[in-house]
Amino acid sequence: MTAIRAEGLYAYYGTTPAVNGLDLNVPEGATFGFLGPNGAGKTTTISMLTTLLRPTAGHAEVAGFDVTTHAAEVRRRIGIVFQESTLDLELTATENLRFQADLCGLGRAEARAAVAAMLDMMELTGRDRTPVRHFSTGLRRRLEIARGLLGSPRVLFLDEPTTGLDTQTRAAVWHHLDRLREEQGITVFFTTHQLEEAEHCDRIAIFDRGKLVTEGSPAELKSVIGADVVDLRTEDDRLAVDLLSDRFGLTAESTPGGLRLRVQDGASMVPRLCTGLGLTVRSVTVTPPSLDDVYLHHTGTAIRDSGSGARSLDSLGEGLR
Ligand SMILES: Nc1ncnc2c1ncn2[C@@H]1O[C@H](COP(=O)(O)OP(=O)(O)OP(=O)(O)O)[C@@H](O)[C@H]1O
Repeated sequence: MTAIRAEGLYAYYGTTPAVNGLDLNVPEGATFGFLGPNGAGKTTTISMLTTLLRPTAGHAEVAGFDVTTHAAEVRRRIGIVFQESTLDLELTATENLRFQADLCGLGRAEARAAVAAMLDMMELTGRDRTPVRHFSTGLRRRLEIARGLLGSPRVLFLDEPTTGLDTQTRAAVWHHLDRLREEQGITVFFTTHQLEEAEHCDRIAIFDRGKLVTEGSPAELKSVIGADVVDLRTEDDRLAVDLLSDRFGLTAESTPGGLRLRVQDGASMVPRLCTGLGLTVRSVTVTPPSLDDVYLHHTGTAIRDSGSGARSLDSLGEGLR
């Protein structure tokens, strides 16, 4: 069954489309990464799918219900972890969760059991009576995820769940999210601009400037690129560019460390290059395609370069594109 389905979804802020005709299918039980630079429209998409923002046009269903005409049914079946913390810092972890349990309409006994289960699952039991203001950023994130799970959602939405976390804490959050999927089979839909996180996904969509650029499993997306990256340094890289073109029909680009080219089968091509170029090869490495390459292939920019830069372009307006 499909957990999330969108057809021709649009969101306009004024005359500018933040989401520009999105079609999406997320299978039930999948961990789905919605990947894109700052300002791509990821938060806007989550806002529509979680019924917080009415689509300007198009249609979306979550857990089998239309987000516009059956918003209450959708809300009963989803959990949300927002990008910015929405915890009450003066309340304890338990009190924050109890408050959410009330909002979910759980009865007293049910709420107590659900809160205890969530604290246990996110390994927060020993800190349940601590005011949240004493929590580290990582603990707060875990508590937010616990809160998102309180109503036993079928679909959990997380907007950049690990932004601002150090590597160790990020790994801990992912450990819990991976466990969630395995133990409860819920659908996890999260946005990120970190490619490393996409490796946790069953499926990834790359989203840029309001449009879906590509979608598939990490392996499928890499196989579409289908080429190994060869980094090469020779005694004369300028001459090597011409020789690669003349003798092998290959286009090489200059990099700070030498030359980079893409070939179908790096392992068999490299020995031919080394003997056929007629130049001394100082170093050569072959790297299979990465999600960075996938992103670069589809958007023309490296995702690491497109973070704050994309935001500043966006702030200049669509007319400049
Ligand atoms: N309330 C708003 N009013 C006007 N424009 C907005 C509003 N919210 C977002 N935008 C614009 O819509 C575009 C998409 O923003 P959105 O926050 O959805 O992107 P994002 O991919 O989630 O970015 P980030 O990674 O920075 O959170 C951006 O150009 C942003 O400036």
